[in-house]
Amino acid sequence: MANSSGKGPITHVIFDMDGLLLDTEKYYTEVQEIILARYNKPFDWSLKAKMMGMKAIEAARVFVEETGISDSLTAEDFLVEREAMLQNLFPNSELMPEFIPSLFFDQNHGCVSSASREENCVGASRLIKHLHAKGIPICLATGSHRRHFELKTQRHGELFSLMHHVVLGDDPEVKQGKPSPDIFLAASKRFEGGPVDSHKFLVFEDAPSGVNAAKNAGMSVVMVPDPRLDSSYHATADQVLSSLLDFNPEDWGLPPFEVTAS
Ligand SMILES: O=P(O)(O)OC[C@H](O)CO
Ligand SMILES: [Mg+2]
Repeated sequence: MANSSGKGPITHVIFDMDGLLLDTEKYYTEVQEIILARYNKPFDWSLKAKMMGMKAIEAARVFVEETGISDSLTAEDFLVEREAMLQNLFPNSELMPEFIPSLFFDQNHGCVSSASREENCVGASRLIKHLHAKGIPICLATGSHRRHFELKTQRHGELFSLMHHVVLGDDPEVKQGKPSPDIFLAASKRFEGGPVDSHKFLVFEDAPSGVNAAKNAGMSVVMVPDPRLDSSYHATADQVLSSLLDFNPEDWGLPPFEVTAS
């Protein structure tokens, strides 16, 4: 039975990773700005919106073609150049902060507040731990390939170990990256008991390509977009939140958070 808002019933949850659980999109932005500066071109959010969430080679083709540099730099060479820089950055990956970046910038586009990083990054861990504790099957579906996944999650093993399974961008069953539904359909087949109907899934995504992939798979999707993303990309999502802290499981027929005494 659907809940009062008409959404659900949801029995399974799929999480995106980059830009949703981990604050890693800033690393892609940083290295792409460096590469484009060589051609005296800026890297802006209209291009970022088209690339984020995609498999590496698919995003690379968008990058060299949209910027008009494909005669000078092939998608393959772009990836080689980008890789060297990303390898140094990914081991620093942290959980997403809850503060809105546009309001709390520091010079590296990070967040500034008096609270510690750990105090600011509870949205993802609270939700994952809650769903796991309540026995809701959860998994990860990320366009990242295995080598990057390992680097990004090496400091977050305990949290990611709560996922029933992980589907990566270089998984053989993921023929095409987001916005193709491949990755979410592959994820839906790997829970205990075999394939689960798409309409029972709730997907959490930050990227337009990921939101479209979830809808193309027939799933419900909550979008938690970066505030710099044009709001025209919000329309496809079933729900748009500024932070995972704002998610109310009961909106989707999922078990409520425990009320803690203050
Ligand atoms: O957002 P994800 O986790 O699917 O990752 C996709 C790329 O690796 C980064 O945009
Ligand atoms: Mg993402």
